[in-house]
Amino acid sequence: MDPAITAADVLEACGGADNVTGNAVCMTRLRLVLKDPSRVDTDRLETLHGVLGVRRRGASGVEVVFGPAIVDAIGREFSSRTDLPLERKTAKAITQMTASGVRNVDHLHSTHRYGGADASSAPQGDDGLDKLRQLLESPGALTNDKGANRTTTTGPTALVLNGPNLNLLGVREPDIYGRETYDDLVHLVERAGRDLGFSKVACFQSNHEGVLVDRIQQALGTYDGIVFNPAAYTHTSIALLDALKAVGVPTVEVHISDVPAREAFRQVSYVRDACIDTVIGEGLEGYAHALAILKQHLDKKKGA
Ligand SMILES: O=C1C[C@@](O)(C(=O)O)C[C@@H](O)[C@@H]1O
Repeated sequence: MDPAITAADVLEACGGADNVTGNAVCMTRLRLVLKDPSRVDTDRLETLHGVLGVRRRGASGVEVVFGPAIVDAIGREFSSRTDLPLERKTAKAITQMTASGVRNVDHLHSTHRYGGADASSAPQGDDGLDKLRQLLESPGALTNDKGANRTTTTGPTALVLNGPNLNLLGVREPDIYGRETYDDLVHLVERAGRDLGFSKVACFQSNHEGVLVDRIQQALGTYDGIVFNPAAYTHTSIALLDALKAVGVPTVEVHISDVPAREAFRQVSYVRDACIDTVIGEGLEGYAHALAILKQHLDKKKGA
């Protein structure tokens, strides 16, 4: 993908340079502020090569998700085409924006709010109940093994492991975890894995602690690294900590919500001790960030 061509296409779909008043990048997204948001062609944006997703933010913001491997190059290209400085938003700044409510406004495609101790949440109305029913009735819903997705022939392999209730993403407390589903997460992970140069990324979800222990054990000799959201077991499971320590497969812990801003009982992570890093409060894109950290670690290890 040529960042110059993609940036030009994005700019055109956003109504041209005179419609853009702010240009920033975070770990995975181009964050734009627009004079007239009605001039943004969201359908076109979503089909552009390299674009993983599009979100409206507030009255005048649009975020275009690219993944960590290319977002910076796109931001620089965008900056030179709009004559606007490129701001770089850190994960901390985004967490602060989230905490101060900047995210909690008008979203066109999906309501996508993460974290916050005060977030009230429940599946909304009939639509939420229908989605919940569909998720529970879908085959493999309770042990959602999406199998291995071969991306390229070289490069390391990763297992993306998800714990209890994450199969219900999309209907589960959407004010905290957003409206994207577990399938959306699998697609995001597959794309990020491909962009980052993994040869294989497999997703697996289970509601059962012992099944997760088994998967961690099976990862030894099968996968080069693990991205792990142990969900509620984060705060309780010595068995998962022991399994990670036993196999010694490099693992990045990830949490969708801003766990430090939530209840006291969520402030402990047993698994953290066995992880090389932790990504918190970045929504589903946090998994792409975690894969990027893992890839960097594995590349360094290979070069060492
Ligand atoms: O199930 C989850 C999800 C979570 O791990 C997250 O991704 O934000 C946070 C946990 O406290 C919670 O039990």
